[in-house]
Amino acid sequence: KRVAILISGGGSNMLRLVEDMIGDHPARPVLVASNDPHAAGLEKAEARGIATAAVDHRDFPRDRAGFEAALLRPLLAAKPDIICLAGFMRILTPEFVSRFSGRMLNIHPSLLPKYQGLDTHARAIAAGDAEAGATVHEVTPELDSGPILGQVRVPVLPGDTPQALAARVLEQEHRLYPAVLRRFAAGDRTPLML
Ligand SMILES: N[C@@H]1O[C@H](COP(=O)(O)O)[C@@H](O)[C@H]1O
Repeated sequence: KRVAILISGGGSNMLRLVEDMIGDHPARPVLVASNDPHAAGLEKAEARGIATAAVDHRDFPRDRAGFEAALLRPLLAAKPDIICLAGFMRILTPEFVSRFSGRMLNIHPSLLPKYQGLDTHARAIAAGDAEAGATVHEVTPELDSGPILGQVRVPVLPGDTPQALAARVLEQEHRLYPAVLRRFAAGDRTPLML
């Protein structure tokens, strides 16, 4: 299977996916693309010999369709079977999402359906939750709402700051996303609970 990965920033999840797609893994990375030409993750992908592309969303002010049409060019040229959103911070239109229906995944730093959207760790702490975590789900037109493919839980510790909790969750994201992608690429969509 051919996998394209969309990122916006450092790309630590992207790296874990790429590093896992070796040997008997049923998939291979064919493209890493970003909405920010300065995303540090692009250089990391290039250093591993993976094709990259950047389409700056700032070149398309108030023009989502224009941005997505530009992003589709390198994406379709790479002929991906699966698309992984990994720290990709642009909301995609229903038209774009439905084009890749059933084969686009996202990782979200909360135990969905709790805390869709942003600031998930601060919200979990403010609510006094004992647990937090991350979710890999299929992407559907409704934000952070598609079928869950995997989840991992971490404790919320006394005195936790959102940054400390985010770091603890990110470490587990790096285990969860590769494990889920390996199953998904092999045709297994049963949820994985780590
Ligand atoms: N969507 C969220 O953005 C962060 C990105 O991290 P990275 O993969 O770019 O390091 C991760 O916590 C991910 O869940």
